[in-house]
Amino acid sequence: MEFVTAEQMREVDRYTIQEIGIPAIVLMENAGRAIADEVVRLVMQRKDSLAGERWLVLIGKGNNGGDGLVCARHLTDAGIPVTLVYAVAPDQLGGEAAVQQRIVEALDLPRIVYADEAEGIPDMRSYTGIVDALLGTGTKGAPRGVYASLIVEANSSGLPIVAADIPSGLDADTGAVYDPCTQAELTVCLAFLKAGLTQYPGAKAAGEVVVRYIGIPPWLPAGLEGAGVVLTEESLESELGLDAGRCRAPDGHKGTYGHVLLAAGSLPMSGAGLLAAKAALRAGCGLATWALPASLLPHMLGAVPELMLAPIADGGIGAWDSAAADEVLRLLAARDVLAVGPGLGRFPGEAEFLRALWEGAPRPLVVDADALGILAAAGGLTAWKRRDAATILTPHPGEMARLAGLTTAEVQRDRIGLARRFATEHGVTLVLKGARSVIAASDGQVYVNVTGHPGMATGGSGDVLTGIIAAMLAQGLDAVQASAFGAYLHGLAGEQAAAARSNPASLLAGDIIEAL
Ligand SMILES: NC(=O)C1=CN([C@@H]2O[C@H](COP(=O)(O)OP(=O)(O)OC[C@H]3O[C@@H](n4cnc5c(N)ncnc54)[C@H](O)[C@@H]3O)[C@@H](O)[C@H]2O)[C@H](O)CC1
Ligand SMILES: [K+]
Repeated sequence: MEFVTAEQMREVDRYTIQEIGIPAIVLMENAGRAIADEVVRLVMQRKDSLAGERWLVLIGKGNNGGDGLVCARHLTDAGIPVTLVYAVAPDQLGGEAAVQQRIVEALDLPRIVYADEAEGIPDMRSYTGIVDALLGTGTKGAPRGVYASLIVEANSSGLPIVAADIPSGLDADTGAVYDPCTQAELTVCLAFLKAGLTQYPGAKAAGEVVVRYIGIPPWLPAGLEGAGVVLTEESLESELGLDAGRCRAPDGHKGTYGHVLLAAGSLPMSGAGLLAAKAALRAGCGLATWALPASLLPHMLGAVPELMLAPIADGGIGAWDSAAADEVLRLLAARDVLAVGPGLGRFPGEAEFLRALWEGAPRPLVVDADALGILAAAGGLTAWKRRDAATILTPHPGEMARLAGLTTAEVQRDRIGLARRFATEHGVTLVLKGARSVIAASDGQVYVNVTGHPGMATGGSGDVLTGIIAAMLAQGLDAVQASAFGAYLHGLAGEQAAAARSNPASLLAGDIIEAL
């Protein structure tokens, strides 16, 4: 499923109205009717009857308000009486919204012009639901004045709220929420999913999201640079050419499915390497070799019998040093992919070590965890030679902050935009982890992964993802396919592993591997 920014939505609207010739009033009628349909569906789901329902429809000044006016008319005709609450004086509406306003006026729908009501907002608790048609993709900054008061009152009413297009107070592009922001039960998104509904906290404010066709041809956003894609089994196939149910070729052999090399683990974090290596095998690579500091070797013998171990001279201290790079590169010559970072630790000579791999490894490279810290500390992305082989970085928000020279809060404020800019600027594939991971390709295309479970926020979960992505590369997927499909499977396995436990908080990263 594709998602668009507010700007892209305006361009699609313009094209539909001006180039194709579908009048805006038709789009608005379809939009309002779709919202009314969804309100009826919601009510019927809850109580199988419309009897006793009385809804408020909060009307803003723009076309979002126009949608609300159409919705109010269709709810009335469906048997749900409504009262309109105008945030501005009705005569301030313009364009198609004004046309709709005259229609509801002619129908004499009950109304409250809150804008000039001295005694505050109607007692919402005497109603049974609220449609939020205050602000849509034309929102500029935090809801002001009357809009803010209505949102606060609606949120505190305890009534179910159905948001038109987006919750009012949501940044449609980033998913950031202003104060206040409508907390909706259901968001009826018109024509195309808006980017901000795919990222938290917007995804939470939106509640259930349904996207409703309003007459705009579904193929329109294609070719819009920057329109993103939500990963589903269908889009993995249609957008990324992946056969999600792909089974193995009958005549495959170990070599067919590639060989992953991991440079990972150190004395205090040996398990990270083991998790990544085991995950790679579970994710389907033919062979996996774990290059680890030699003094860890005796403790890892047989831990995963299927895993090959390559001890790296470490002077008996269980840590890495710059001299290890040559040995890793020698091992890589006979392998297909290198994943570096899980449990690697920080050490003297770390920058030389990583730079040698960054500039010397002729294979796809997955850079995670401590290797990202080393990369950031060394200014590698700008100082080192740009890699021409596939390069995937898998930062969590804190690691992304260090890589981008931002605070974590700044990263989280615009995950999609930041990921897209970073990937295109540095020519890498970026997996910005966290709920609703963002996969950004070096050509600017963005994917959002919606599988996953809060129980996966546990030590080692990232190591597992690194192993999965490396295994996908080893099996011949390109960097974007491997990152997207890897994130998708990682989340799906996490969901299944969490479902199998009475308390998902007890989930361990190893459980995700078993669920793969
Ligand atoms: N053909 C179409 O364009 C369609 C549009 N659809 C709906 O229209 C909205 C977008 O409408 P637009 O008029 O561009 O903007 P809004 O209605 O979202 O609101 C803008 C309106 O509100 C005022 N305003 C903006 N920011 C604030 C703020 N922070 N505080 C207070 N007031 C604010 C401003 O004055 C503007 O007048 C889209 O979301 C759809 O719902 C339909 O889908 C049909 C096709
Ligand atoms: K809205």
